[in-house]
Amino acid sequence: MHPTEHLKSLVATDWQAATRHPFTDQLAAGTLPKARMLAYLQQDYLFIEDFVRLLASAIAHAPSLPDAIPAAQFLGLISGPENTYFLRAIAALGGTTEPPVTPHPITAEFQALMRAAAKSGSYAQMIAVLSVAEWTYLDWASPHANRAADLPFWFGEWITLHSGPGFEGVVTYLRGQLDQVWPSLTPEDQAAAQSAFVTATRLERAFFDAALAGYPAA
Ligand SMILES: Cc1ncc(C[n+]2csc(CCO)c2C)c(N)n1
Repeated sequence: MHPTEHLKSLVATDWQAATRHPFTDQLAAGTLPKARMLAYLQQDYLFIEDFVRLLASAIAHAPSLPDAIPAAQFLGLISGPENTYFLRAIAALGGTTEPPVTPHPITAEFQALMRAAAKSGSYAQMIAVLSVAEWTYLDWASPHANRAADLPFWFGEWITLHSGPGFEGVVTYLRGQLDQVWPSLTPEDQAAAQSAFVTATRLERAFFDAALAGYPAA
């Protein structure tokens, strides 16, 4: 079994809950209340900022240029089409990105995890967090890809951004990076990367739980 398959099997319950979630089911059915989608996107926009910095750290720590190039291309995607999706969708739903919203406690936990991974100096830890963020999104969005075109763009484009061959390639690349470096890690480094993978999956689930509930004050 590939190391990434083993890691996923360790978190099977949270993984299933995060990728077959009532929040994303309602989003894909077009029944999610607009105010819920707006609040989610405003919180997720805070997530994206630290995600971009984490991805930049991974690029800086990649073992070779060929290992770095796909991540650098992906960074361009996030900074371009994905960023403009956020700005257009938040505006269309009647919200703003400035000033930024106050991070919900789960968003803050995710930010702390990403900042810790970025600062850790461990490429495996960085890739572990990035892999969970992308792989869980691929898994929830893919079954809904064929319905995206019929939805308002703030729902439909969120599905198409996270499905299809291009995005599958991103997930394959990230998993490949973790699988490749895994055997050369010390047991301590493996434990730290596993812990980052487990925590990230728990937070993906909790992020959707909070979004579904409309971010009630903790
Ligand atoms: C909490 C949370 N986890 C994962 C993602 C997924 N994600 C983050 S950046 C990016 C890049 C390209 O689409 C993707 C898929 C998210 N948005 N929010």
